Amino acid sequence: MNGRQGVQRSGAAAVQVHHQRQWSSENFLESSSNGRWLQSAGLQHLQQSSATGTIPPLQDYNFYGGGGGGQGSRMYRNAQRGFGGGNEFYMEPSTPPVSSRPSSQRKSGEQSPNEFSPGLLDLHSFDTELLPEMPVPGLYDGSSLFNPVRGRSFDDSEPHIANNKQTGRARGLPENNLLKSFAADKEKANASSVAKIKVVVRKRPLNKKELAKNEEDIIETYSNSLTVHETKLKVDLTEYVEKHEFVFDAVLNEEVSNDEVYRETVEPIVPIIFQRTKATCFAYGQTGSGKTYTMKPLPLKASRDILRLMHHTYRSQGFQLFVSFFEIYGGKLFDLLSDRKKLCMREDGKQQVCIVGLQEYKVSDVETIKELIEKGSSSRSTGTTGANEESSRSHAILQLAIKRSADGSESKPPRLVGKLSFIDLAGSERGADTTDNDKQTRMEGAEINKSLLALKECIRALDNDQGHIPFRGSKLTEVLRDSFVGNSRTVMISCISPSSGCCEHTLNTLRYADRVKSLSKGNNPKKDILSSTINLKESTTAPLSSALPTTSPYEDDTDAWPEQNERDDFDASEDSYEPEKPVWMKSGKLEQFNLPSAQDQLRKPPNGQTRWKEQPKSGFKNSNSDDNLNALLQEEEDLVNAHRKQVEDTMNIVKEEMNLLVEADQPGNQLDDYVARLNAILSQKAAGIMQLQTQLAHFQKRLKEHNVLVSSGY
Ligand SMILES: Nc1ncnc2c1ncn2[C@@H]1O[C@H](COP(=O)(O)OP(=O)(O)OP(=O)(O)O)[C@@H](O)[C@H]1O
Repeated sequence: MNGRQGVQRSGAAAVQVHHQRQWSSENFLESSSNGRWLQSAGLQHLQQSSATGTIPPLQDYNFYGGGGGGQGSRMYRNAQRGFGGGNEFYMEPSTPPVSSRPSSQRKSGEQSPNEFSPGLLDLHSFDTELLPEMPVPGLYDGSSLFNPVRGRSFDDSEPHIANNKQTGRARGLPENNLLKSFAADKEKANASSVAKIKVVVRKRPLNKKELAKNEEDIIETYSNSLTVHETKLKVDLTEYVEKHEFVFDAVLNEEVSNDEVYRETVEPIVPIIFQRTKATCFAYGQTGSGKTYTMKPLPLKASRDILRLMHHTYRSQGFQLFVSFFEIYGGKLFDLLSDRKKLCMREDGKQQVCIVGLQEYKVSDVETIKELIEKGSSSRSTGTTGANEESSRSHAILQLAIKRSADGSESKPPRLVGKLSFIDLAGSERGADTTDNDKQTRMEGAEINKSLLALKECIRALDNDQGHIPFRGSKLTEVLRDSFVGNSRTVMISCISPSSGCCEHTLNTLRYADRVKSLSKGNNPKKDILSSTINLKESTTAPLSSALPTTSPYEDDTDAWPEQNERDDFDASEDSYEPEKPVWMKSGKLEQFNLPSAQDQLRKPPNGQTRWKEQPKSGFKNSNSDDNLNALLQEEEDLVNAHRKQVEDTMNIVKEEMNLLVEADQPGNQLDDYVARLNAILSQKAAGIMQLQTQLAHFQKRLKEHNVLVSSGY
């Protein structure tokens, strides 16, 4: 979408919201109890009641159905799980969890529960600080790497898609980047060849439910780009297709296996974990888009490679591998390897985040890791939502930490050398799931929404070179802090559904991914300016029949990863995690592209009510600030929608409860309980609405900085 469209869309949203507020004012039910909570929430204007209390028809905000939800999807998912689709190692007969086996059955290298690393009971015992640099002889043992003792490939049972019309981009990859990486530089892992931020998109195949509904595959993929064909209706109700093009570091189509996903995403960063690097791989996307399917196999594959390096290349050098697994659920942390024990997050004097009480398991074989992952995954919070039968309701974080004592011996306590974190985020649209009717699910949705918004805010702050990065905005961003600052690497896998029914969510995911991608622009300005131009290129339209993808030509992987030009030497003083400026900010290379700012394109409208950008006079124009403004407007629109949903939810609850009250209002019945319950629910909703209003006010302030006025209703 181009800048102008973005602004106009937001404008429409703002107008709609204004209308919604009027409606709310006119229809909210009046009672002494709701008056109190409305006042406490600063929503006195909603107190005016209608005589009837009739709720007008609500707009269907979740029009697209969330993809993959419902009965058909459930059957498909169960069928998939039945033959091991995507959950490879879950299909094997599992040995009892480590902790439940007697010590005699444990393998060497495993610790008994009381031998486990104590976690962070003592803040200072937790080694978030990297071990100062010390020589690690690069004992490259070519023979061991080229004849690796490969464990069973857990991807063996992965279903392959019959349709062979496209060949996945990753198919052209060498057998093992790990080998390549070491072959290229036998002295040490080649950290500088790995991009600081890599954004990969993975498209899943159409599922049975989507096929049954004759939904079309609207995503056309090429080597590192894709086109979304969005069907729209003109005013005369004729259909046309709007194309949205995006370019990323890699685009993996529905034929790409989990093995290939691993080779494209995580494998290149494994060796640099031994070079005092913290790396994070996270999956982002709507419910049912394949995040868990994609993320589940990665830690095991990575630990297999890490152990191989430890046992061969870095043999006898005292490296140890630790595994921890926890989830962020409802803003709280739970240890998935320790009976969901509640954990606390603390910041030490150096602003390093410590997770107090997190159990870390020292591991030395793949089987044990597999059991731990299995154990942790089974403890995850999942449940049913309107959009997905088996939805992950939490952000799950699995960490592989490599440690070593200062002198390389096992006598001294080991300290952190590097860390690889895998984050399976909850569905990105959870906050918009209008069919979630129980309180618990709604609260989960609000929390997830908050953390994903906070993540966006952090990414934007980094992007804008802001001094303050709002990591504290959510537990998720506090945990992810490591990913974006210092000597870090980040791989984002954006999972998308190909279905026409998920178009809106897919576009949201791709826009989000595009924002993250812009963080890596400094690596190759030429390429990325081109990319963002393509991404924001004015959408083209064509008749529906001519625009839907047929077969996609396979293109060779000619696009190398962006060149890394940051320093790769580690500064020992850099352990306080002061946000490091992304590389392109330092280089200033982008400055040569003198593009018009958003302000240049704004003008004051005659009525002064709402100001929107004027369309560029000729040709396509693009700028970073234009891009920022659009993102900001998009964000505001998201918030406005979330706010509107909260108000609607509240109205529905009030309506339901009032009906109950009317039914219960019989002689002899005690109504106090009903009133108390209603009050409790309404107070909670009011708090949520207030929070959204605060966020919205913040966005409006920022929008005003861009000289954009928002509609007076908000
Ligand atoms: N690339 C793929 N190939 C085959 N099946 C897939 C693929 N991606 C996802 N699936 C299937 O689609 C279904 C939904 O995937 P998954 O559970 O990973 O979604 P999710 O994004 O994690 O959802 P949620 O956010 O609700 O947890 C599963 O049955 C999974 O097996």
